[in-house]
This record gives sequence, structure tokens and C-alpha cells, in this order.
Amino acid sequence: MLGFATTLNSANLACYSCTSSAIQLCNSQKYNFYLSSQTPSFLFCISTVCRGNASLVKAMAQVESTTKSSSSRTGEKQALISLSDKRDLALLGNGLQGLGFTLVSTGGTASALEAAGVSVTKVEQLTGFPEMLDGRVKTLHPKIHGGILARRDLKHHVDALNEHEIGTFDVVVVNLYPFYDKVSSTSGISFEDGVENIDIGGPAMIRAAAKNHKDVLIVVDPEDYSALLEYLKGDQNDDMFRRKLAWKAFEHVASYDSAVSEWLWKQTGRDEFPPSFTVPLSLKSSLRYGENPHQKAAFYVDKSLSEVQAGGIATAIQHHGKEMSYNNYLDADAAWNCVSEFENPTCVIVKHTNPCGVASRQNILEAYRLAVKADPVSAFGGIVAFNVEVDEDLAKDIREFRSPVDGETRMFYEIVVAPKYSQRGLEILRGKSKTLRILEASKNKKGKVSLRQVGGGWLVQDSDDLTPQDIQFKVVNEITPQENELRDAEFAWLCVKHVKSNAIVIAKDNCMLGMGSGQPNRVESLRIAMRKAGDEVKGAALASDAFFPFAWNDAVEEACKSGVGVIAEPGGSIRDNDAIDCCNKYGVSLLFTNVRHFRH
Ligand SMILES: NC(=O)c1ncn([C@@H]2O[C@H](COP(=O)(O)O)[C@@H](O)[C@H]2O)c1NC=O
Repeated sequence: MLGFATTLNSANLACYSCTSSAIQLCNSQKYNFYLSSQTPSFLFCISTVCRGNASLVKAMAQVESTTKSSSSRTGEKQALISLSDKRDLALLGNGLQGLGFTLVSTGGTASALEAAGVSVTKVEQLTGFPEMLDGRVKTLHPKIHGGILARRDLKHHVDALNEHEIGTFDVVVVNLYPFYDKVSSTSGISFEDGVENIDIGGPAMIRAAAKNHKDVLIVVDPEDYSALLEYLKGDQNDDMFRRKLAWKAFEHVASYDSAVSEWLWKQTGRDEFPPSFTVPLSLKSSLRYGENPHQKAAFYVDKSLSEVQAGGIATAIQHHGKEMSYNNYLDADAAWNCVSEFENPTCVIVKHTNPCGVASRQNILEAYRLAVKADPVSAFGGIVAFNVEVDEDLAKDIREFRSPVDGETRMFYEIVVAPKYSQRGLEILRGKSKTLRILEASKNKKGKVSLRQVGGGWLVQDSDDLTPQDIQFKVVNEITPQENELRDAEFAWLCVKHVKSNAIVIAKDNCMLGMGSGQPNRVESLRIAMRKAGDEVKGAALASDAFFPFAWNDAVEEACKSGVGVIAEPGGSIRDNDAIDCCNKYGVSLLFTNVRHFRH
């Protein structure tokens, strides 16, 4: 058995027992005995006086205990660093070392620090235990967690540290195994690999340090390294800085855990919503105000695993224009959701979340003009969405096109959203106005979950992904529709899905002619739609988001009298036969889809 030597000053080491200065580094784990964080090497006395004297080890433990408690009291500074994301590690390591910190690290982090020329003590040297179980146990040790969790203002905490020869940590820098990236990678991951990527020791250290943030600074984000170093250079009296780091640390762990639990629920193979779940949200931007100027507001991006590469407005790139407002986000979302559904080149114009103009044409310029024409009054100040690139010609048209209302006023829009812009197209649109928001969005993923808040709770449902291709348009009366009428009905059906209930859309030749939305009764929506369609209603298709409760002297008869050629509705009313008889009488085809598209 070997005896150990210690003093506080590493330059002046001597054996406690024999006072010999014949001190050597000990390479054998078995005999390692940590002395103090200022002398983090493993030392032993090779004097013949000590050699083989078992009692010396005990004696030395007492000496070291004294040494350690005095080191803590004399403000010896230790930082614990364990990072998967090793970005800016050299900046951190050099910065802390320059400020007089002793660095303690897990294996990979220690190697990276050493490679960056920073001296470091390995956690296993401190704990006297090797990292084991394939890294499942590295830092889960009282010498680590005691040093993080002990309150410096409680004597019995400090005494306990001294008794067990534990040094304190003033700074803990940890980030976690990249579970999120691994399980969401497109190449996929096995269940076993997923499990191995669940970090255990990291969250334990983060939580411990965040709990004891009064004494320990906890950093989980490389973006905070500079602020940490600045803080350490100052008087360190800003408690709010510590609290903010602690908040961020718990948030980091909470998001991480929500990803793990979301993934595990999927691994159970159950096709139902989980009994409870957490949605991780990340602030994208503070908004000037909410729906109205007296309401505070912000926009958050959903970080759920199911939202990875889900496309949509939240991840759209803004190329130009005034900052997006709360209502802009809602409207842009509605426009983008609607236009993304069409296969052919299409333009959708939205006002207050309702499409007021929709047209599909091989020539997108034509589609754009038709979409404006559907309701030029509403289109003014609206959101224009395209499902194809905005090139130079289209951009010029968006810039120059004059309102069909007076033939003079140039059309004005809040937002243009498209999947792509040519360089020239973008330049031209930028020139239209300083404020015009230009968004580049990627297509929405199908099969998502939709959440909506009500007082005290959230409603959760699958997104409404059905398209006309998934639906059978069944002729239920004696009038067989023409091929073009069927296509018009499908087009109107796709439009009506995006209109607020009660929703009626009249369309012909891949162009919306009129729509009625949000009325508390269907007849009123129908009348609004017919008024907008005007004479063009003749031979057009009409789609209703839900069945008609009454036919005679009601919406169905009014539609038939107006001259529509075909009506598409879900069916399912107890008075379906009235609708069938009514359509027979007026020579209008009636199609039942058996699918409802309420939008509340
Ligand atoms: N098990 C443990 O005791 C443990 N302690 C730290 N870690 C993690 O290990 C990672 C760093 O490892 P390395 O320094 O070996 O590259 C960090 O992301 C940290 O969160 C652990 N790993 C997983 O649980």
C-alpha cells in the first residue's frame, strides 16, 4: 500500500507522513487518491519509510480532507464540462482556464479540450471509477453530484463535502446526447440505438446545477459561453443572470424529455393520442401585438418530433418586407395550406383566413389574374399564394396588375408566399413596396396533428388531409354530370375545404367564381357566393362543406334556380330525398361525397 502526500501548493509537495518529497504520479487506478483540485494529479510517496504502510492511507485521507475543505473555503474554482455538441469548446476551455478554473471533464470532452491545448482532469480521476457500461455511467457519482448540489451557505453541507473529500463546482457546462437529431434523421435509427441515445447523466447534472444555481452557473447552450465568461470576469452579483441560466437549463431538459417521450409513445405502436404529452415550443419572434394592438403576442415554432421537416409557414424564409404580424401568420398559413393542395399551377388569394380567389391554369399569370378577378375587392390587401416559382413575368404582374374594380389602382398585398422565387422575380417584388412580406415556404407534410386552444384546454385532431382523389363523388339523382362538371365539382370541393363554415363555393373551369363563408346559416352563405359569381353561376359547380338540412324553398332550390349545373355535398341529412327530388326537378346533377369539411 502506498502513502500519499499533499499540500495545497503543487510546487511544494511532500509526504504527510515521512515528509519525503519523493512523490510520483500513480498510474494505477487502484491506488489513485485525489488530493485537491489544484493538484489534480495522482500522487504517491515512494519513500521506503512509507512503502507498504497501510495506515498511512487513512492518515492521508484526513489530511486531504482538511486540505479540500480549506480549498473550498479559499475559493478554489472548478468547472465541470461534459458536452456532446463540442462547438466553441476551445473558447470555453481557454476562457475558463484563463480565469483560474480547474476543468473537470468526461472522456470525449476531456480529449477535445486537451487537443485544444487546455489542461483538464478526467471525471474518472476524480471519482476513482472508470466510465462504465458503455458510457451509461460516467458522472453519476457523489463526488460529482455532491460538488454540484452542496449549498455553500450551510455548514453541514460544507462539512459533508469535507468529510467525503468532495470539491465544489462553480460552473457546470453540459449539453446532451443528440437524441433529437438521431431519431429524426432521415436514414432512421434502430430502437436500441434510440434508447442508447437517451442521455441520463447529462440531465442529472443539468438539473442539479440548475437547482443549486445560487452557487453554480449552469450553461447548456454554446451561445451563452461568451456571456458566462463575461459574467465570471465581473463581480458576479447578478442573481437574475443565474436564474435565467437555470430557467434555460430546465427548459433544455424538458424539451429533451418531451422528444424522448414522444418517440417512446410511437414505439408502443398505438394508434391513438397519448394520455398526456408535452409540446416543446421555441420562440421564433416576438410580435408587435396580437390580433389587436392591446394584446401582447409572440410566435413559437413547434419542436415536436412529428414537426421535423413538416414544412409550412413556421419555417418559411422571409426575403423581404415588414415583420410578420399575428394576423399575417394566420392568413399566410391559410393561403399556403390551400394552395399547397393543388397539383396544377395555382394561385390562391386569402383574406381573413378565407380564400376569396382561387384559380388553376397551366399559365400561372392567367391563374393569378383569375384569382384576383373572383373577388377583386376582397383580394385588395390580401395574401397571395402560389404553388409554383414566382419568376420575372409573374412578379411584374403582381407589381403592376391593376384592380379590376376601377382598372387603375395597382393591387396591394400584405404577403406573397411561394415555394420558390427566381432571382429577378424576387428583385421585382422587392421593388413593389418596402412593406410587402415575401415568404418562401416548403410544402406541408401530411398526417400531422392539429391543436387548438379552448378555455382551459386544447383540442387535438388529425389534420384534414383528404383531397378529391381520396373521395368518391357519387351521383345520387337522375342527372348524370358532364365530365367537365365533375372536374369543376372536384375543384370547388377542394376550395370549400379551406373556407370557414358554413361554406359554399361556386367554381367553373378550375376557377373559383364566388364563395360564402362563416355565416351561421347555409342559405346566407349560398346567397353571398351566388352574388359574387353573378351570371357566371350558370352551368357552374357548387360545393357545400356540409349537407343541406332543407332543400325546397331553401338553399338547394335557390342554387338550382340560379342555374348551377352540379351540386356536391356530403349527404347525410334526413331530408336528402328532398335535395335529390329538387335537383331532379331542375335538371341539376347531385353528388354525395360522404365526407364533410367543416372548418370552425
Ligand atoms: N451517464 C453519465 O453519467 C453521463 N454523464 C455525462 N453524460 C453525457 O456525455 C456527453 C459527453 O460525453 P463525452 O465527453 O465522452 O463526449 C454529454 O452529452 C453528457 O450529457 C453521460 N451520458 C449519458 O447518460
